[in-house]
Amino acid sequence: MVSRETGGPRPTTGAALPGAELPGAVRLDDVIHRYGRGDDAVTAVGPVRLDVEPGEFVVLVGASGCGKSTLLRLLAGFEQPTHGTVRVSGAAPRPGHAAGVVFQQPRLMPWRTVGGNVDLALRYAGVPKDRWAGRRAELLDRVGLDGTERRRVWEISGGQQQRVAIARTLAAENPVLLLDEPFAALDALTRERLQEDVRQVAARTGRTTVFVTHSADEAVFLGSRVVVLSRRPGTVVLDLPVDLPRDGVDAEELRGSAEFAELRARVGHEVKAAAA
Ligand SMILES: Nc1ncnc2c1ncn2[C@@H]1O[C@H](COP(=O)(O)OP(=O)(O)OP(=O)(O)O)[C@@H](O)[C@H]1O
Repeated sequence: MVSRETGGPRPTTGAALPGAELPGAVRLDDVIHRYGRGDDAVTAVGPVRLDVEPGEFVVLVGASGCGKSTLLRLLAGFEQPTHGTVRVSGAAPRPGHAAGVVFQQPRLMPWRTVGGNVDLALRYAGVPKDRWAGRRAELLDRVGLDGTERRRVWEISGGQQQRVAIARTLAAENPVLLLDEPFAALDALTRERLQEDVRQVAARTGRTTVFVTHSADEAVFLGSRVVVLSRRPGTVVLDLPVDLPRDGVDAEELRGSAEFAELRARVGHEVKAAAA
């Protein structure tokens, strides 16, 4: 048996994990987020307490509307918490600085080439122009798109467009990557390929990754830790380390293993129970 399982939320002692100020550390401390005011107010999440260590790959999974995207938006600095504190690399997150974000839709500049989209991100990241060509080639290679830089965005598939979005996000060398259901609009085969690629990119770059999904299968395949949220307002009902053997094991073998099936069933069950 290879899964190391504790189950349940992690202890909420109020003390930060050692290293919570390090680059790539993520911390949500008693966070509650409400949209609107008065009678129209909607409490989307909370209270949530979550510590993520640098380099961890955490997947937030839960039913529709439980507040997954809200948590990601708080981490990106797009929203300020109604209550509690959010820290990314030890500071309150600033949009565009704290983390790279990949959304469900690639949101590329359609009139630019693949390379042109990556260049734009390099420019925003402050990379000197004489280094763009080298960096662009490196980034496109990393997401499996070498040789496509002159192609127009509309000439490539949805899966390839999402790869460009990931390359663009990697251009900014911040240590945290946030992905909000990035493969939801893709076919099953493309999704599985991209899952494997994202897992490898995260492992190779050592970035802290927080990934949002509805899918227990995707969560267990990707995460070194799976966090299941209750229905709205989302709170942590399960915080599960996923310790599947990955080195030298190909994706198909991993998905076919009894350990994978067991964890997927456990997470699927928890998600359903939490949504009820
Ligand atoms: N800008 C907003 N104003 C008011 N309510 C909002 C806003 N954004 C989200 N909500 C509400 O907050 C709750 C949580 O939304 P959120 O998008 O975070 O959930 P989610 O788990 O990501 O959902 P899904 O999986 O369907 O994308 C929902 O009830 C949603 O309707």
